[in-house]
Amino acid sequence: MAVSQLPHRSVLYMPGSNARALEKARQLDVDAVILDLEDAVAPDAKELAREQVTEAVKAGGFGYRRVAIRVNGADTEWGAADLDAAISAKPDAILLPKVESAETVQKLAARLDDAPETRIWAMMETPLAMLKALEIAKSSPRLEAFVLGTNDLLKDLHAQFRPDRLALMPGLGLSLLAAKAAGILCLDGVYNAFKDEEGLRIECEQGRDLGFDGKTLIHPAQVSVTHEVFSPDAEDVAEAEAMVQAFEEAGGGIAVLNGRIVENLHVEAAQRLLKRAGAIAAR
Ligand SMILES: CC(C)(COP(=O)(O)OP(=O)(O)OC[C@H]1O[C@@H](n2cnc3c(N)ncnc32)[C@H](O)[C@@H]1OP(=O)(O)O)[C@@H](O)C(=O)NCCC(=O)NCCSC(=O)C[C@H](O)C(=O)O
Ligand SMILES: [Mg+2]
Repeated sequence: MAVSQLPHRSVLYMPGSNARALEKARQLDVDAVILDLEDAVAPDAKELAREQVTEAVKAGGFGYRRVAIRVNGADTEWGAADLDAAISAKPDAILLPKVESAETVQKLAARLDDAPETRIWAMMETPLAMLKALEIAKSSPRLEAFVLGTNDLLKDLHAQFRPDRLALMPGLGLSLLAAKAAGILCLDGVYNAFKDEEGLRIECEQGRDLGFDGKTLIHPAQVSVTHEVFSPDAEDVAEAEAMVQAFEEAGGGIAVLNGRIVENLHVEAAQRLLKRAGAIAAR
């Protein structure tokens, strides 16, 4: 099953218990939404959230936005009913929390025969998950994305948040390497201080430069900065076009553009950027 070519720059969590937020999901300028049944929902609201989310996904109307449902873990009292409800709703993706083995993904994949379009996303948020990242990334053709859970990872590492995300780097790196090796998407974790635009920008830029495909968000106010950072700008597009052209004019050998060599690998990256810019424009 091919990974979606649609942009995944902004992926906004919404508490499934918040009817107002679910309604807004159909209007906000986001690439994807995660309708959450797990950590954003209090225990006494779990059933309400499950009902509201299932109903919302079945009703549709999300337009170009991709829709994922995050279920509670199989080891919780809500996990089994969440999964039944999510499978019946047929969202674009079901997001499994705290995945630590290929088997967890494969078990869900085996239940998706009646939902051929539904993909699996895996939360990568524990030390063990990081150490098993490649096994998980290659677990199933249904797996489309890793979603980093940096809050849980920091908690399990007994580490402190720092703006440079030092403690998270080994885990981010392992997840990215595995995702790229398996050809799946890799979405960065959330930035908790949702009123701190500058801090968010710095973290988005770091994530983009590391190779993430986009960022998960917790508040609509985080969307525009994220789009700015994760969208190629006009200068990037012009440079990529010039590289492709210089390479073609050089007859497929090594070209030189603005004092720098351009080889086929640079052209491949330039073509990927142009494709991404095209997908964003088409959205
Ligand atoms: C953080 C919030 C609790 C703040 O909510 P609130 O105080 O209501 O914010 P505002 O008053 O500024 O809201 C303005 C309007 O925007 C809507 N809104 C707010 N947040 C969302 C949202 N996430 N999606 C859609 N719409 C949203 C409000 O309804 C207002 O609308 P209007 O009435 O029209 O003015 C809140 O933002 C929130 O709950 N955010 C989500 C938190 C969450 O999902 N957490 C769990 C995911 S993070 C995680 O678990 C990652 C991972 O597992 C890990 O381990 O790291
Ligand atoms: Mg988490």
